Formats: sequence, C-alpha cells, structure tokens
Amino acid sequence: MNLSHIEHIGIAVKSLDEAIPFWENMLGLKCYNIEEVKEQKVKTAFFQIGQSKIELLESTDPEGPIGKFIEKKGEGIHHLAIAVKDIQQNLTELETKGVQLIDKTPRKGAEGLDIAFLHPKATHGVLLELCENNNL
Ligand SMILES: C[C@@H](C(=O)O)C(=O)SCCNC(=O)CCNC(=O)[C@H](O)C(C)(C)COP(=O)(O)OP(=O)(O)OC[C@H]1O[C@@H](n2cnc3c(N)ncnc32)[C@H](O)[C@@H]1OP(=O)(O)O
Ligand SMILES: [Co+2]
Repeated sequence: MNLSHIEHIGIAVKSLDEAIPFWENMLGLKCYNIEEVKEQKVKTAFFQIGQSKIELLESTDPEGPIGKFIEKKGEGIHHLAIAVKDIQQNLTELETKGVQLIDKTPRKGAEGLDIAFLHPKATHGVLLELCENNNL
C-alpha cells in the first residue's frame, strides 16, 4: 500500500447553489471547479485547502448514491478520499487481504482521476475512496 495524503473530503449537500456561498463567503475559499460526474449521478464543486480539497456533492438522481444518502441521513460528510500511487495495485492488494471493495477496478471520477471505493462495512463505518495520483 502507498497512501499519500487526504485527497478530499466528500460532503453531500442538497444544493450546490445553496452550499457554495457558505464555503466562499463565510470561509473565504474559492470554488475552482464545478463538474458533473454522470457515472456517479452527482454534480461536484471543489475547494482547495493546502494539499487537500473539499468536494461538495449534489445528487442528480434520487436513486444515485448521494440521493440515497441525503434521503436516509441528510446533508453531511459522505466519504474520505486518499491519494495513492498505482490504484490497481492497491486494490489488488486489498482484495488479497480480504477487504470488501465496492470497485475492484477503478472508475473515472471528477477531475479525470481514477477512483475506487471501499465498503464502509470493511472500514469501521467510513466510506473510503482511493484516488490515483502517480506524481506523488
Ligand atoms: C465524483 C467522485 C469523485 O470524488 O471523483 C465521488 O466522490 S462520487 C461519490 C458518490 N459515489 C459513491 O458513493 C459510490 C460508492 N457508494 C456506494 O456504492 C453506495 O453508496 C454504498 C456505500 C455501498 C451504500 O449503498 P446503499 O445506499 O445502497 O446501501 P445502504 O444504505 O443499505 O448502506 C449499507 C450500509 O452502509 C452504510 N453507509 C452507506 N453510505 C455510507 C457512507 N457514505 N458512509 C458510511 N456508511 C455508509 C449504511 O449506513 C449501511 O449500514 P447499516 O447496514 O449498518 O445500516
Ligand atoms: Co469523492
């Protein structure tokens, strides 16, 4: 395994338009990218803090993962994403160790990154996302 740093924290929100002004006007951060990720049924907004980012997630479909999360739990922290080198190698190693994966092979996430999720049952309650960054 070669985990590097917290890539981002994913926060489920009902509306990007309503949530972004808090991060910009109250906290003084700049939203530098808004992007739809159709495969995940979300629209994302990103803010940089040091080496890490905040990813706000608005659902585009009530049956998608963020739609279901908001319905059950309301707005709040949804996942923690960690940057890794060679995501496939890390996933293969985790699978060998018997860790329950949601994605055995990477999918395309926001900002063109390859991503994969570990099941919260396997992580003591945190939905973990690995994000590939080979320049680490
Ligand atoms: C754009 C991209 C990027 O960064 O580039 C993204 O982040 S996309 C971010 C959105 N995409 C994803 O989250 C994709 C991966 N997520 C998934 O496949 C799903 O959401 C699951 C995590 C498997 C949950 O599925 P589903 O809602 O159908 O199941 P469920 O509600 O029955 O939940 C099963 C158990 O997991 C728990 N659970 C569900 N969501 C959780 C979360 N976010 N954090 C911690 N625990 C969570 C539930 O409480 C439940 O526990 P109990 O059984 O104890 O009640
Ligand atoms: Co994410």
